[in-house]
Amino acid sequence: MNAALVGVTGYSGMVLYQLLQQHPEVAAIRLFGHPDNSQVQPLVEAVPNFIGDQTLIEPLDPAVIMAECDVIFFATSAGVTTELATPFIAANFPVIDLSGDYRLLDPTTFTKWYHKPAPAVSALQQSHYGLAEFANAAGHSYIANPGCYATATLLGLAPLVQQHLIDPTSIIVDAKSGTSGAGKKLATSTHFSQTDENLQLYKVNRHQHIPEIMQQLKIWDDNVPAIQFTTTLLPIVRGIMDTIYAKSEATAEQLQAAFTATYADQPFVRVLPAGQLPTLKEVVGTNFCDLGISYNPVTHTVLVVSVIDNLLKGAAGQAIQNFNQYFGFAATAGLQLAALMP
Ligand SMILES: NC(=O)C1=CN([C@@H]2O[C@H](COP(=O)(O)OP(=O)(O)OC[C@H]3O[C@@H](n4cnc5c(N)ncnc54)[C@H](OP(=O)(O)O)[C@@H]3O)[C@@H](O)[C@H]2O)C=CC1
Ligand SMILES: CC(=O)N[C@@H](CCC(=O)OP(=O)(O)O)C(=O)O
Repeated sequence: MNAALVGVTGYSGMVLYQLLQQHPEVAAIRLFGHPDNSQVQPLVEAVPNFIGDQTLIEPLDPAVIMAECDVIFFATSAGVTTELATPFIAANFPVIDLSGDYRLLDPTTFTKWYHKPAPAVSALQQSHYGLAEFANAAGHSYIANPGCYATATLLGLAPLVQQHLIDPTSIIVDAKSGTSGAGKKLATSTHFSQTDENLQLYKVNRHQHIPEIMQQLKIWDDNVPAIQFTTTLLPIVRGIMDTIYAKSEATAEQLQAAFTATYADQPFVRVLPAGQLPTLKEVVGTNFCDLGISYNPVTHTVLVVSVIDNLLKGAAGQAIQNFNQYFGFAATAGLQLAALMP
């Protein structure tokens, strides 16, 4: 199996490259950069952390990739796959796209939330929303990997919404992320001086993951009208913690049982025992999503805490889950990772 990767110089691309290097089914990895840059560049020049790695970054050339590789991963900025993926889609060549370009099936919704033209409808119709625990990528050659916040939120809400255990009008998601979620480009809001010892809310009521989450929730229960979704930047590098609230008349035991049953056969979702809530350090460095559930009978409110590593379960790790599903490899192949300790 030969894999092509575009975007190794970005945060999720460099993590994906590390995962592909230790994947048991991957024989060779070819790295590709911008199509308009005709220069071949040594990887270590672009990303000095890869000390001793002799691999070159080549100019993107779809014909070369389709002739010499078996799959292409795009870990590229928003808008890039809309421009560059067309020849692969036309040829049904397997694409795993980490960006948001092909996640929203309705082009009008895409333009409203991303403020740019959507990919062609014919191409969108070929895309598969790869929330790995609830959709199997086998047979789908264009896989749109979910967003990081969307992954943490949907995994935290799935049992409640699918089993109608909450008031569908009452969902509130307080989502928080480390700075690597914003990618490598420096901005005033992600500058060390601004993030260190600080908390910043951003994109309030206009975050691009709101329509992506709603698209999936509506499939599970069309009675969910909207969600209140708020994002906060944390002064850490990796990790997402979602604190999710909803009104419920179920008992604590029913709620815990719903989560345990939903994820019983899922190797990457760990439902903590009743009374325990997860922390970021147990998932950072891994592909796990850890979920903790608590019920307040006084306010009739269920609290779900969902934690992931945004660059793994929220990006590169889930991309490998989709890769494994597409090619029929073991679900955990290439993903046996240990959390960073202490
Ligand atoms: N960071 C995260 O936690 C998550 C990110 N995502 C999504 O994954 C994608 C990558 O994110 P992230 O790694 O954070 O982003 P970065 O900004 O860190 O990296 C973007 C990468 O895309 C490359 N790139 C940009 N334009 C082109 C182009 N025209 N042709 C080829 N390569 C190009 C960049 O190359 P160069 O540096 O040479 O310009 C760089 O390697 C984004 O779409 C993001 O929304 C999804 C889930 C989580
Ligand atoms: C901290 C931070 O800025 N996080 C990013 C997460 C983006 C992401 O997951 O990517 P997509 O654009 O592919 O959905 C944000 O909130 O926009």
